[in-house]
Parts: sequence; C-alpha cells; structure tokens
Amino acid sequence: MKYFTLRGPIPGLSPHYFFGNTIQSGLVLKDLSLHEVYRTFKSRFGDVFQFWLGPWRVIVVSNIIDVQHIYTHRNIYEQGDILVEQFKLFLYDALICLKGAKFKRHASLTIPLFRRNKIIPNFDLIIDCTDKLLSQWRSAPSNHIHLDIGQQCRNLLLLIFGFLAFDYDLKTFDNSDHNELTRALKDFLESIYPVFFLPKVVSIIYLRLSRRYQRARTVIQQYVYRIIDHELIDCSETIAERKRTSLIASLVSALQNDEKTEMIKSEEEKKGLNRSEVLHEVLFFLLAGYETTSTALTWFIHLASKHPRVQQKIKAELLENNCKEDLSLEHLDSLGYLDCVITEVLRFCPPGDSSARTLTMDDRLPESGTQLYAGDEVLVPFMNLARDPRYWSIDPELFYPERFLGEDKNHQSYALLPFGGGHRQCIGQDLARFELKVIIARLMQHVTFGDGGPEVNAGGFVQTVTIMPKHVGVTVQFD
Ligand code: HEM
Repeated sequence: MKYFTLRGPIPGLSPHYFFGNTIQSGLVLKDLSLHEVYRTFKSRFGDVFQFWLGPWRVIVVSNIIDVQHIYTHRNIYEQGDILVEQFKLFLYDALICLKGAKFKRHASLTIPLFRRNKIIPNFDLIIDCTDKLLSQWRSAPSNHIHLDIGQQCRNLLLLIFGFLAFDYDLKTFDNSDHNELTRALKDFLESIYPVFFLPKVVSIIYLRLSRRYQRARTVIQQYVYRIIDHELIDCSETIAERKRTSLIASLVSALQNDEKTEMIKSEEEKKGLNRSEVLHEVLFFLLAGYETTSTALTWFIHLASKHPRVQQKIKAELLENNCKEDLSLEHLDSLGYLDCVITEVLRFCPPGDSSARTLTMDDRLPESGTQLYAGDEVLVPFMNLARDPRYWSIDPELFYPERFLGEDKNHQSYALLPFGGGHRQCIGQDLARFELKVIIARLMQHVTFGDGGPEVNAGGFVQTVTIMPKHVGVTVQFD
C-alpha cells in the first residue's frame, strides 16, 4: 500500500492511517515539540529514520556528513515540497513556496535588502524601539512576575520590522495588551500550524471553516493593504530612490504596469511582480521577519533568568568596553562574549525545527549509505545535531556560551544550523543576529532578569510554527 506504510529498509515506526506518526510520537495529544520527537526517534532508530508527519513521509537525517552532502548538492536537493505545498495554501506567491526562475525573480528584489551593510543603518531605530519596551517595564512594580514575555518580544520585533522593512509604524506598544495586529498574527500562526500535518484537502476545508483563521487573515490583510497604500503615496521618483534600501519600496517599484502582458510571457522573460505577488511577499516577510527572532529573544530572556552568571558577564563586558551608559555601533563589534551568548541561545533552543528538501533525482547518502529516490522528502533536524555529543567537546546539554571562546570555538559547522543551510538558508540571518545583539545589549545596560519560580519559569517547549519556551515567568529588576 502506497500510503501510511513504512517504505524500504529505512527504520521507523509503522504509521497510523491519516495521522501518520503524529499520535504515536506525542506530537498530537501530548503536545510534544518536533525537537523532542526527533530526538526520541533518533535515540530509538539511529541517525536516519523515516517519520510520517500526517500524510507526509519524511526521511530525517542527523549526521553531519550526510547533512553536508544534502546542503552542498543543490541540483539534487531542492526546496522541500512539504513547505511549498503547505505554505501555498495561504501564501501562494511568497518566496518560500517558489523554485527555479520564479524564485530568482522574487529573490533578486528581496535578498539584497537583508545584507549586513543594508541593516547597520537601523541601529538607532532598534535602540529606540527597545527603549519603548524598557519604559513599559519601568511602570510595573519591581517584584512583578512577567508571564507574557513572549508577547512583549513579539510586539518589539514587529515594531522594529514594520519600520525597517515597510517604513510603517505598526504601533504595537500602543495598547499593547490588545494590539489588533499582534493578536491577529498570533491567531494566524496558531491556526495554520495543524495544516502541516493534515492532508491537503482537509487543510483547505479546515482553513475555510476556521473562523479564527479567517478573522486573523482579514485583519492582517487590512494592514498589508495599508502598508502598500502608504508606500504608494510617495511619488515614483522617491520610491525608486529608496528601492535599494527598503523592502517595501523595492516591492512596490517592481509592480508590473501591464499584468496581462507579463502573464503570457515565459517565466524566464517575466519582469517585476504582479499585485498578488507583492501582497503575498509583504505578508510572508511580515511573518518571517518577526516571529523567529522574537522566539529567540524570548529564549534568551528565559535562559538568562536561569543563568545570572551569564547576565553578569554580559554586563561586565559592556562596562569594559565603555558601553554601560552609551551604546554605539562602533562598540558593538567589541562585544565578543555577547556574540557567544546569542550563538549559544540559537544552538541550545533553535526557534525552527528543521530544513526540508525534496530530491530531484535518485541519490545515496555518503555516510549512512541510505538509498534515496527522486521525490523523497528529507529533513535536517537542528536540535539533533546541536545536542549530539559526537560533535561538541563540552557537554551539549549544558547552556554554556563560553564553549565558543574555547573548546568548541572551531565546532563542526554542520552541527550548528539554526538558520538552515545551502542555497535555501535563511536570508534574514544577518538581520536577526544584529537585532538580537543590539536589543540584548540595550536590555543588559538597564535590567537584570530574575527567575520567577520553578513552575511559572519551568521552560519546556511549545510547538507552533516556531518552538517557544512553554513556561516563562521572569522578574525585571532595573539596575
Ligand atoms: C533568529 C531568527 C531567525 C531564525 C532562527 C530563522 C530561521 C530560518 C530557517 C531555519 C529557514 C529555513 C532554511 C532552510 O530551509 O534551510 C529560514 C528561511 C527564511 N527566513 Fe529566516 N530565520 C530568522 C529570522 C529571519 C528574518 C528576520 C527574516 C526577514 C528577512 C527571515 C526571512 C527568511 C526567509 C525569506 C526565508 C525563506 C528563504 C527561502 O525560501 O529561500 N528570517 N529562516
């Protein structure tokens, strides 16, 4: 039988009809995260196993030689159909769903805007937005336990990304408990998560019937239209001037004058973007630009509250580099320990679970000798590699930023992949690292996070589109 059976000699757990391995693994009903599930399967079945994410059969690969092979053979390992097919249900024309010539057309308008030299001028903007969060915390009593750190981080990263990519004030700190957009985005992400484990036809019906999804999508679309209209107020010369530095100017200035003529051209000949493509790119970047980075910031705050020693060392480094009062772009490069902390947060708790690739032809993995066939779907699970003692000198189960100054400084690069790898790796990684560094440095200039108690600050994992800490409860003490 083609569906819902183990195929070939690759080990795995015989799947259930319709649910695949999602119930057996605890992903559904026990609410385990994909990090936990892939780790358990690896310890049971070894480095390469098959797993059924509902109707999708995936081959999960957890050794660095095979992973390196996957990422360095882009002609064989293309963007994963599992991502393409599922994202297409709500973001048909967005970068993540595209391959080949269409991907290139979209990528040429977006990727250059997230290179380091384009990001650095946003230093003051990030500081100003972080100060809004600090002033919100200042008005709370000092022993208050903040249980909504995840939401506060989302508000901050969304505010920054709105200005940085869209020149638009998303006002996420105005009435932040009930901010319409952050709430709609949260509802949207939570309601699309089950789609990743459902057959396509069931997903379509579910999305049509889900009032929460429909409501969230309407609110988000209204914002997206406002962002585009706000940009269109500018005259075309001004937009053209800004298109090399601003995502929204780049997208809007690429709008096709004659969509009908462009539509009949071959993909290779097409120029610019049609309205639907611009709409989907704005929506996708809105999601990609804040959700993962705010998850990483939430993990930092949780882990910092558990490791006061790490906070003290960041503060000492700020002091040594004369950044206790003033923070400037010039000082940022000298904060080497802070870089190690950020890398360790991304290693210890990667916000995403894996990269997905689909084979365009048959291939054999060099280390495990696994035979794969065209159309197979492979996944590279980030946490399996990041916590594998074969690839780390210092116990990978320890949260220990100093590892990157000493024994693990020259770690295996394919063991640390929070942004994926190869030709479809994250295009926002320089931006995410820069934002995290500026925000954390600013926060550590002013506050110390305290552990709110064993229950409210118990950590754990909660799976949605990203993997957040399940329980975060911290105090915020101004120094
Ligand atoms: C800590 C923050 C972030 C993490 C952990 C993260 C992680 C990832 C991962 C794992 C992928 C898939 C890579 C692969 O398949 O190998 C990805 C793709 C992507 N990310 Fe990020 N990301 C972050 C921040 C951002 C930001 C700030 C942006 C905004 C520009 C962004 C934009 C994208 C885009 C557009 C893609 C799709 C690339 C493609 O399909 O070729 N990400 N990200």
